[in-house]
Amino acid sequence: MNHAGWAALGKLRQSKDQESLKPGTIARAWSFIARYRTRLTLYLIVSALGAVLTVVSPILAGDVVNAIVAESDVSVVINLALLIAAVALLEALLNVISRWQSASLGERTIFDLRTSVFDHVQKMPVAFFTRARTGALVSRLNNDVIGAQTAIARTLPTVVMNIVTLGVTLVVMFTTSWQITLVALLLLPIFLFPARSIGHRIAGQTRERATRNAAMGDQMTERFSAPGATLVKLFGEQRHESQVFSDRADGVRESGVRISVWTSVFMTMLTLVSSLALAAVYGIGGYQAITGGLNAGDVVTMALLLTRLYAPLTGLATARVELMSALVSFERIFEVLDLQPMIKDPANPKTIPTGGVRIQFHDVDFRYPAASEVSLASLEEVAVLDSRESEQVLHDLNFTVEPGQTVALVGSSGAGKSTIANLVTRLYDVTGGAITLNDVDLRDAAAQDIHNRVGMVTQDSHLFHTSIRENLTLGHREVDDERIWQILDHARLAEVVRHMPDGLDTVVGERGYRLSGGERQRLAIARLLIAAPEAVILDEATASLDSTNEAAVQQALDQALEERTALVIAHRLSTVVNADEILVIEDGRIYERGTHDELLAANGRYAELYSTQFRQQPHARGE
Ligand SMILES: Nc1ncnc2c1ncn2[C@@H]1O[C@H](COP(=O)(O)OP(=O)(O)OP(=O)(O)O)[C@@H](O)[C@H]1O
Repeated sequence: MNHAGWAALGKLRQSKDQESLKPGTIARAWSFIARYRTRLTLYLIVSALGAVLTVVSPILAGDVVNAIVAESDVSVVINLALLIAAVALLEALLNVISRWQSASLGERTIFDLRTSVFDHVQKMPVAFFTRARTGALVSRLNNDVIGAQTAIARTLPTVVMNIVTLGVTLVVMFTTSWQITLVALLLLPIFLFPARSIGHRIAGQTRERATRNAAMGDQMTERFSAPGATLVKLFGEQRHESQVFSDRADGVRESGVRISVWTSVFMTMLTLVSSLALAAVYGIGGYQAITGGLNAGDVVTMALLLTRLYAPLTGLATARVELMSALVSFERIFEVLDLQPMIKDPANPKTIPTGGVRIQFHDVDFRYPAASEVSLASLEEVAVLDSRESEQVLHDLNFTVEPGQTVALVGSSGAGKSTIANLVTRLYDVTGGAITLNDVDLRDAAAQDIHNRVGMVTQDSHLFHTSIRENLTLGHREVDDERIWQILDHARLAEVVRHMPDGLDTVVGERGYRLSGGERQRLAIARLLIAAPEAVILDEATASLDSTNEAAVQQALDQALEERTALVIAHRLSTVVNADEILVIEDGRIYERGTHDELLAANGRYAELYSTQFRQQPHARGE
């Protein structure tokens, strides 16, 4: 029996709880399978034929014995032997066809489910990704999809095959000798009852082992990463870490032994019950044969059929539970597919008028969505999602960034600056008021249109673990190398990339080529220059750079902001000094507004921020 079989046996007791599937799950799961109706029908027919064939060879074997006993012609025995060989060949052929069909059915369903979940999750708002655990989401795409595949590729056909095998075998056995068949069936509970409890134990140990294995894996991934290993070394934790690891490994060892022992007890029991039943066949059958109620061939047929009786019986005993757990997988996938994306394109989007972009905030209020609005409890690994509304983060914001202007946002940490930036690119929707681009409400425009017109450079300048070229041409794959080099030149990066081992093909990102902070920032700016949007939202990096890097980043930024509408979360002195307007944000409100000189003269919050945050920076004007 395979792993799923054990788990199913173990779960027989819990099956009641699992029956609380959401209504409609079965019909919906069926809709995924029904699209391959023809293939499925072919598969079931082939499986059923294969099942019928399993009783043919025992019958033929009985005929051989009868022919020998009756001292028939040699040709009869030879013909029967040839027939047995032909049946074996046919069985093998059907087996291959049925495996092929089941694999392709299962893989197709996996493909359909995977791609639909992936596409759907991509449509989710950023709020969803800030909440859901990546591990839980990936597991939906992997484990649950495979669970659902099991239902289609294995459980469903096995049920059909087992029913046919069992039916045909029992009919042949009953007609051959009902007394022997009855005894064989009566022996079954001796096996089945302890098998349940053993299955339960094995499933428990298997789960235990999986948990401990996962814990070992987590510990290794975390502790063997550069920051993790450094922490362990710095705090002299090696011995403690080794102890924790060896405790977990010991648990795995113990479960391993238990699983082996219980498995062998189960197998021994199965063999024992079969042998006892076989003894009954020989005893009762032999007695009947001698007293004339049965012939020798029938005894052989019965003995051979008996070996094919128990497997489908145990298979059917566990099938319902296996099917239930597969349906639970379907249900978990549907749960993700049913999550409605909060931010959707309108049915008839308005086009943002071409030309320079004017960004306007009209009485904008905002609060982050509650967990229950954007997420699933099971993806956050909590029982119930928090449905409390979060506090209002932005209050009554009114400002305009005219085409080509730069507006700088400054303020204390947590004031709401990044939130404002996220709203302009419609990563979230405002909860009050409106944001317009050239007088078109963001909610009336298509996402693609917004992203073509407004670019964003985030502080962390995230890079995918792929080549420089692919990182640079995100969303604009058509850009050729000549243009890329030109842009790299503007972003003061051409020299750096030229010296990389594979030039534009050098793999960067998480574990790739190491880039300095300044190079990363310039790469993010170059990415924006390639996209060439008319408006830019820029979250300036706070990390200070050495003066060479700083100058290069500044030059790249000058290029990026030139003639563009820019809303900048400013951390650089030069940005605030040159901004057309500075908005001082505190507690989600515009606290002060004006140019650098006006605000300094007012000697308010900005003047305070200036003396604490900006003044120490190089190139400060001589105030
Ligand atoms: N995803 C989120 N869900 C709920 N609340 C959030 C979320 N992101 C930010 N907040 C809250 O919104 C408020 C404004 O945060 P925001 O990141 O916009 O501030 P900020 O001015 O950009 O700060 P910093 O300069 O430190 O980056 C904070 O109180 C923060 O806790």
